[in-house]
Amino acid sequence: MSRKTYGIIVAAGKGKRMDTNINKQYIELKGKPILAHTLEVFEKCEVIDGVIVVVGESEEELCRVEIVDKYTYSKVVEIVVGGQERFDSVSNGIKALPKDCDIVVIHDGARPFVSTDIIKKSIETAEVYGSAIAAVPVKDTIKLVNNMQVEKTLDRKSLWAVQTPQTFKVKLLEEGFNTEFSKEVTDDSTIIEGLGYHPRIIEGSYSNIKITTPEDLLIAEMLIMKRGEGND
Ligand SMILES: Nc1ccn([C@@H]2O[C@H](COP(=O)(O)OP(=O)(O)OP(=O)(O)O)[C@@H](O)[C@H]2O)c(=O)n1
Ligand SMILES: C[C@](O)(CO)[C@H](O)COP(=O)(O)O
Repeated sequence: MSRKTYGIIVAAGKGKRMDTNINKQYIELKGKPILAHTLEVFEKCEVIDGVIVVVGESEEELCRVEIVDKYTYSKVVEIVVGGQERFDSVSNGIKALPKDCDIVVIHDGARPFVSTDIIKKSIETAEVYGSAIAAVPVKDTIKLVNNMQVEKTLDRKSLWAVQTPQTFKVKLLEEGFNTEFSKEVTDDSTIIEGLGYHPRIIEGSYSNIKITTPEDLLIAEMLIMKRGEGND
């Protein structure tokens, strides 16, 4: 059996920080929902064999009709419902992976500006090292703060801001999710770190933003215009 690479796109969050009455994944950028932009990149990426989309409670039909069918994303093999926390949603995505899966690319639905190059690089790296997470060097000075008082200034040279995609050999990912982990984790690689592994970093992109708060939408409008000009 030839081994395959699947994406898990998590889009089951509540979008509380966006503070809109529709799920932020369905807010349109250039007439198309954010989640559709994200799925389009995976659809076009030739090294992705299939995609699992993880959506909010009772949003399966909406996602199927308004996104998957409307834009004919033929790589979507399954739409599943997510859970309370992001790791619950990823876990549901893992359970839906086909048996022939070898490499899993986990990506936030709310990061529509990922490029096919970053996805490919993450897969190539995970094939060698077992894991690959996109990240960018921090641009600001970062301080450790307690009760509004600086404890110390961290050495910026070794600080990276982590993004998705986060890509893993499926066996490693399953081992991580099947082992007890802290419920405070905010990304997938922290779960793998808990097994004693040191996930491999790949260079992400400052454009690969997570659309989280209303001002991110303004940045996204600019990035989508830039993409339209062929400067992606
Ligand atoms: N229980 C959850 C929480 C998050 N996500 C997904 O994980 C990604 C990163 O989360 P974030 O952008 O922070 O989204 P929300 O959790 O929706 O935001 P908020 O914390 O403001 O509610 C998003 O694509 C989101 O839909 C998910 O699938 N299931
Ligand atoms: C996974 C992630 O995108 C890495 O930056 C991020 O941690 C998810 O964000 P959340 O708001 O903590 O769910």
